[in-house]
Amino acid sequence: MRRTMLYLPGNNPNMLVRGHLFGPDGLVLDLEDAVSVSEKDSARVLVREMLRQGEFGSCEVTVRINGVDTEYWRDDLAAVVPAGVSGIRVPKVEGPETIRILDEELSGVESKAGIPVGQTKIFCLLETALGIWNAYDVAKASPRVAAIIPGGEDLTADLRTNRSPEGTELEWARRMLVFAARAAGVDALDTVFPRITDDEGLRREVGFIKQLGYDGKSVIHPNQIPIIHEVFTPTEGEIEKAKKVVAAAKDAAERGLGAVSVDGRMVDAPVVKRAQYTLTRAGLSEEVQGHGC
Ligand SMILES: CC(=O)SCCNC(=O)CCNC(=O)[C@H](O)C(C)(C)COP(=O)(O)OP(=O)(O)OC[C@H]1O[C@@H](n2cnc3c(N)ncnc32)[C@H](O)[C@@H]1OP(=O)(O)O
Ligand SMILES: O=C([O-])CC(=O)C(=O)O
Ligand SMILES: [Mg+2]
Repeated sequence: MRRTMLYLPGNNPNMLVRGHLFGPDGLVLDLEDAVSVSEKDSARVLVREMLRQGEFGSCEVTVRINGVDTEYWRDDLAAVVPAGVSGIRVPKVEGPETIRILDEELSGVESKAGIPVGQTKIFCLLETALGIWNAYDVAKASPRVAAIIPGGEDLTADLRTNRSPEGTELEWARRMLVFAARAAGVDALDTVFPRITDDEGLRREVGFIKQLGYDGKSVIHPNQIPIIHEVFTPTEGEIEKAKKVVAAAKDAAERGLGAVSVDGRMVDAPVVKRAQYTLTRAGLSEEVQGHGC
């Protein structure tokens, strides 16, 4: 699951060491915008050493490198990939060509380090109007692409607006991105929520992006993690309903029926698919398999 991916500034040893203790699903050790130009080199060394020696629990560990239009990105890759990462988060991706360049560079670094070529995943941040426009092509540019992510802070700057509490300015980009992700078969992960003390605002935003179909969200502060997990975790009622649907579908299949009714609602293949997804989200994938679906 990728419900929460917590950013850890690459120049902050305290946060790098403690980040996983807050229980996010993933970590993003950041070498880009959380690190000033004067600290790019020292942060890269610190992040490399953390990857070599640090403890990250069960988190999926990724590193946000500097953009491919900077002088840093090749050094970033050369330092962090051999040290051990699940994936690379790439900022400000605007088209498939960037992913192809990155793919090639990654293959070189992996093969030199004795890592299976193709193992390192790519998480693409789309943070300009052009990047959002090209979302599907970016997501399809390499089998390494695991997710596409809107970068709301940079995107609103590019759109010449700002982030409102309602998120009106990001609505189209968020919808576009989730369609592109689903069409390409990759995850859709949402941008950060910048107001770190506004718990109700965060809860509203997470409810909205979950309803759009997102798999999770980028996180900047540990306090945001339990709220996001809570919204993404199915309630007892939802789980019971999903179990009933899956059981009814199994029974219907055995009796050679397509659609049946459960508690006054038609149940057919798409309803079963959604119920299975709810059970997977609840960590009950065995129930899904157990019912032979
Ligand atoms: C637009 C973008 O690109 S976003 C991605 C790049 N930005 C980042 O990575 C920023 C990540 N977040 C942060 O640096 C911080 O949360 C800030 C600067 C926003 C706020 O930091 P603070 O004012 O220190 O917050 P606060 O005082 O509430 O922190 C409480 C504790 O949580 C820790 N903490 C806060 N954020 C994080 C984090 N992202 N990861 C791990 N620990 C954190 C603090 O170190 C502090 O620990 P302490 O009690 O041992 O001192
Ligand atoms: O949402 C993110 O991942 C952070 C970011 O870079 C942005 O918003 O510009
Ligand atoms: Mg950004």
